[in-house]
Amino acid sequence: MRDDIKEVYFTEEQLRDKVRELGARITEDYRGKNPLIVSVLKGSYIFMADLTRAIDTPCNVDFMVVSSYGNGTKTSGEVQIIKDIAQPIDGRDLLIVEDILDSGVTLHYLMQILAARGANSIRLCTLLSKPERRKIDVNVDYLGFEIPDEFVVGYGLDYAEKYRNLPYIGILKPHVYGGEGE
Ligand SMILES: O=P(O)(O)OC[C@H]1O[C@H](OP(=O)(O)OP(=O)(O)O)[C@H](O)[C@@H]1O
Ligand code: HPA
Ligand SMILES: [Mg+2]
Repeated sequence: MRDDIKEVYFTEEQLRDKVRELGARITEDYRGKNPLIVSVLKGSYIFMADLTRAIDTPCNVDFMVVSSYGNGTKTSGEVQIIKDIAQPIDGRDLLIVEDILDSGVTLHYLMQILAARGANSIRLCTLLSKPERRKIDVNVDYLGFEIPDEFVVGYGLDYAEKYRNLPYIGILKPHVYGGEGE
């Protein structure tokens, strides 16, 4: 798998430090609020597991499965909810956890749906953001890293359902996408 990686953007150590920093901020902001932390699967599964262990205040967790990319590198523009959260959220303080904010289509759609269910507050924590690619504005409360317009994999992020298990984040060599050379 390592042979398919052109460049490592964030090492395991860099990811660990960032997760600790975000966890400390979230701990301070949500003390005494018992937030419901909602992970948007599948991409956020590793980030969610690490982030929640870096949060040192009582909280609940839940999961949604959403997909808009299918097997490609471009959003289909259609967001499919494959699994919804399993509890009412009215009056709750929600923290949405995402791996990446790209065009903004997925999160814009998701935040609208959740806001309509009467949560007391909704904030967003995303590990990565690609500002150059934004089609719809989405407000980020907790951001790990801004990255350029490159398709990244690893630490939960996939290309055609592969590479999620890489412990670091990087970009693929062009031949992996069926391109020429390398
Ligand atoms: O801002 P956007 O352009 O909408 O892109 C971001 C979304 O796309 C990816 O999910 P994907 O549809 O690939 O599902 P996955 O998490 O199962 O990989 C990623 O995990 C985000 O949820
Ligand atoms: O760069 C990316 N990598 C993996 N999945 C994604 N979904 C949106 N952008 C990306
Ligand atoms: Mg994906």
